[in-house]
Amino acid sequence: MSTALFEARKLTRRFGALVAVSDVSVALHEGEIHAVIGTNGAGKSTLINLLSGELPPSSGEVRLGGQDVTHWPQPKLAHAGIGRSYQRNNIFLPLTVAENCRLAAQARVQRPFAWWESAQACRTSTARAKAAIDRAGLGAFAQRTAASLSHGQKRQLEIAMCLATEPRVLLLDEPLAGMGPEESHRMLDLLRELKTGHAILLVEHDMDAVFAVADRITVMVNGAVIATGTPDEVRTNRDVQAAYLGGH
Ligand SMILES: Nc1ncnc2c1ncn2[C@@H]1O[C@H](COP(=O)(O)OP(=O)(O)OP(=O)(O)O)[C@@H](O)[C@H]1O
Repeated sequence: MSTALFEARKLTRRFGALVAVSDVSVALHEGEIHAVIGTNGAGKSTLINLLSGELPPSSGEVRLGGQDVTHWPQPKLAHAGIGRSYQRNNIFLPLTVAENCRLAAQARVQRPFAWWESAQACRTSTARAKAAIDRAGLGAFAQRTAASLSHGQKRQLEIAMCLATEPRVLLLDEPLAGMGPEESHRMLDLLRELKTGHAILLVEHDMDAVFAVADRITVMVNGAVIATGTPDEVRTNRDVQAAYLGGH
């Protein structure tokens, strides 16, 4: 297998006496969707927060392209190509799809909201925003306000905003949450399409979706990894069946 693009090595995060993430190692490869599953409170969101630089680990290492980036702050990691989406909506409802994506792109090329800084930077942001909108399948909605989008389209917009920063790694926190079957289907197609050129970490509760789309799956229980493997390996793993899947 190729060298990992982005890696957690023995990451641990404590909140007081609670060990939310315990000695977790995960390797993400370009062209792959690596899902992280686990029951509520297993530590999945904390793991994403550690990987995106929003939380410092108590111990362990994060590596990007072989470089130790463990203590880099979130903006520096974003600039280096780590993109993430959130469980909560992170979009500006009164702005259009294009404006939301341009703001996200500007966060990468210049200071956000500094519209006056440079015409060239503005053109670059606009081009990146347009490419991201098209890739996320929202081309027909670019001039619509975010408020007028359906729930599923808002989740697509969050992905587009992430893509507008031109990341190499996508950390996606429950992109299917609240979606109906048709919207989920469209999102899964989008995720499959986004594998090209990206390494994707997917935290998702919808097991059918995870097993349909993931190349590798890591299973967490109480902060620790109990199994990692292909969907077939994980499905037939006795520890996973006992602890989590209930014979899925
Ligand atoms: N900022 C914090 N301070 C204290 N405890 C926290 C904090 N963030 C998370 N925790 C605790 O860490 C544990 C892991 O939480 P986390 O949100 O990472 O789990 P999760 O697997 O993402 O859960 P869910 O599937 O419900 O989103 C939980 O017991 C949670 O209460």
